[in-house]
Amino acid sequence: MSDSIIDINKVSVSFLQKGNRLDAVKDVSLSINRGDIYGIVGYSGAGKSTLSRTINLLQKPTSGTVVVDNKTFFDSSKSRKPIISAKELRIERQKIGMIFQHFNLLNEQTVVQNVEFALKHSKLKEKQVQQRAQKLLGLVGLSEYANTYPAQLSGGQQQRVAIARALANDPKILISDESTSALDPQNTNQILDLLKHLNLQLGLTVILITHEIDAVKRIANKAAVMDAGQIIESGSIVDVFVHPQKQLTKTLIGFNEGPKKAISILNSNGLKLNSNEQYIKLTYFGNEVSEPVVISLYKDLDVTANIIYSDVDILGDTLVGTMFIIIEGKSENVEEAIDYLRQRDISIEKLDRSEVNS
Ligand SMILES: Nc1ncnc2c1ncn2[C@@H]1O[C@H](COP(=O)(O)OP(=O)(O)OP(=O)(O)O)[C@@H](O)[C@H]1O
Repeated sequence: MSDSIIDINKVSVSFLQKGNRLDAVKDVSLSINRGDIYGIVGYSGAGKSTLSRTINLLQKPTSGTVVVDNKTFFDSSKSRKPIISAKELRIERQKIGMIFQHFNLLNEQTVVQNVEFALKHSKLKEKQVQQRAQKLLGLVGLSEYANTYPAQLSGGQQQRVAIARALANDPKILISDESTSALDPQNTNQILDLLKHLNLQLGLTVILITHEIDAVKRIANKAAVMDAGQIIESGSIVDVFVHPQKQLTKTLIGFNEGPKKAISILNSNGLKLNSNEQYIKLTYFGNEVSEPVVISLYKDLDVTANIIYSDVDILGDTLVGTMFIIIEGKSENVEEAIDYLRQRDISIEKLDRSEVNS
């Protein structure tokens, strides 16, 4: 059995819009491992929702293959229809829960009835359905709201009901399509933390479709960036957020905000760089605080180091620090200082003097 739970290979989806062909998803290949929280990010219209809907064949691909939990759902080289029967697909779809920006709750039904509704076609007896619904409400922290109505709950609480309902049939995968986009920051974080908790507690694989970068940073371990129907970049969140390759990714994650702040601090202080000064960006990981390392540059290496701007980001469980500094000294000492930093697993990027002096 492979480690991956979702294998999408060369999937394309085309629509006809007013007589014109629109390629919403273009030749996308994506592999998601069991237990991943996989963020799929991109601007509106990039194709994120369409791609996610191919996973349970709510959207049939125009071409490509879709394999979920080692079962081939779709393979355009064999048929233009799903490979598995309609009955099998219905069963397999229960392994894939979905939540959306809109909670889609039944407003005339109580919270617990909303969850029970998802178990209507299960083989459980009435008593078991009630017990399961109560258990699910406990899992999402809503036990005491079982007999209230959706309208009496906050947006965050309503999304919890939707999550409990999505988990009713014990899915292995949960697709969250912009599930926090309508929520305030506090409720957003609570829902994200709940998804992370469910991921850890149940081993649930979560696909987090969002345009909210902070959501991905908070809980995902991997991310893919979509643009115009294609995945332009993917990898661990550290890869994508610390070493973005594509300009769109850099814009999306605000990668150039740090350098811009550093330059504006330098400019507002009227600082120019001399030839004996090197402007560098340090990136360090983990809880190691890089300030003592910078201090040792003074003590041991006969250079001075001025910290212009520093920032700390948390990517999942990884702390990532960035620091913009100017090292001043004889050129051989500056180079020695840079080597010294590199040996300490600090990533170093020499920045162009002209950026400051322009
Ligand atoms: N059923 C459909 N028929 C025709 N065009 C569609 C259909 N579904 C999506 N599209 C088009 O496909 C493109 C991608 O849409 P999609 O919803 O997948 O993007 P998205 O990245 O999820 O953006 P958003 O967050 O705005 O939904 C858009 O241009 C959209 O108009």
